[in-house]
Amino acid sequence: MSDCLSVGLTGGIASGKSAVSQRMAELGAVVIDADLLARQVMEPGTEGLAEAVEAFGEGILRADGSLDRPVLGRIVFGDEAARERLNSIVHPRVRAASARLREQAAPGAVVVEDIPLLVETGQQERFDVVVVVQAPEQERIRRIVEDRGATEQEARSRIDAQGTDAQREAAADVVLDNSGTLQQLQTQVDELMEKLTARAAARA
Ligand SMILES: CC(C)(COP(=O)(O)OP(=O)(O)OC[C@H]1O[C@@H](n2cnc3c(N)ncnc32)[C@H](O)[C@@H]1O)[C@@H](O)C(=O)NCCC(=O)NCCS
Ligand SMILES: Nc1ncnc2c1ncn2[C@@H]1O[C@H](COP(=O)(O)OP(=O)(O)OP(=O)(O)O)[C@@H](O)[C@H]1O
Repeated sequence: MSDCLSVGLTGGIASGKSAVSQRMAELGAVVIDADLLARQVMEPGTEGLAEAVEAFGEGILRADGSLDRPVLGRIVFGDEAARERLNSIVHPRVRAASARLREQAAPGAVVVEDIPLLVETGQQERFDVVVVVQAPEQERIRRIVEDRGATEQEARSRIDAQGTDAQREAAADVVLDNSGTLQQLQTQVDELMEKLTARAAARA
């Protein structure tokens, strides 16, 4: 791993992290997606799901035994103690899964970890470069409501469960501005990846 370039990517909910990581992957980066891992460690039959049922009850399961995500979301967003309990079940498992993926990366690779709560969980020090995507809060709320069918209240409770733009910016080496078009975002990512790829190649 010491011969990869380790990049942490974060940003508030619906800021555009996935758009950035997708473009980085197209340009050759190895992308590790914490949201995806957080789903995998809660699949039916996992210890993670069993612990969550112990903590929150059978009511978080659908009839087929899988996690009812909207139900658990309604429990944890708006109740800090419940959220911390869920985080303590999910986060250690996500970190272990992500460490296994990192070890598989080839020397000289740009390895990007997309972690919504990177700053909140104090992980900035373990990356060579921390990239933060910023977008106006009003625009993020609009995306959550329009694209994901959430209410404005649900969108706000998720935003309130996260750190602020200022906290993320303080931890950032690079800030990507996603207040414009996706094309404008992509242009910034392309410029950044050119630099990151050169830095990573020097380590191979
Ligand atoms: C509560 C759950 C089941 C709701 O699932 P749902 O499908 O509605 O949301 P999804 O997982 O796609 O998350 C969407 C976004 O919500 C935000 N979010 C998710 N979990 C959290 C959390 N614990 N604290 C703050 N924000 C969060 C992130 O920005 C994330 O990208 C799910 O979010 C979950 O298991 N969360 C705990 C794990 C976690 O912290 N994941 C995010 C980082 S690894
Ligand atoms: N500049 C933009 N213009 C228009 N739509 C955008 C822009 N950036 C992102 N989007 C759209 O907004 C939504 C959220 O973006 P994306 O999924 O990349 O955010 P995210 O930070 O990964 O979200 P989450 O925290 O929920 O994982 C997506 O539907 C995406 O296509």
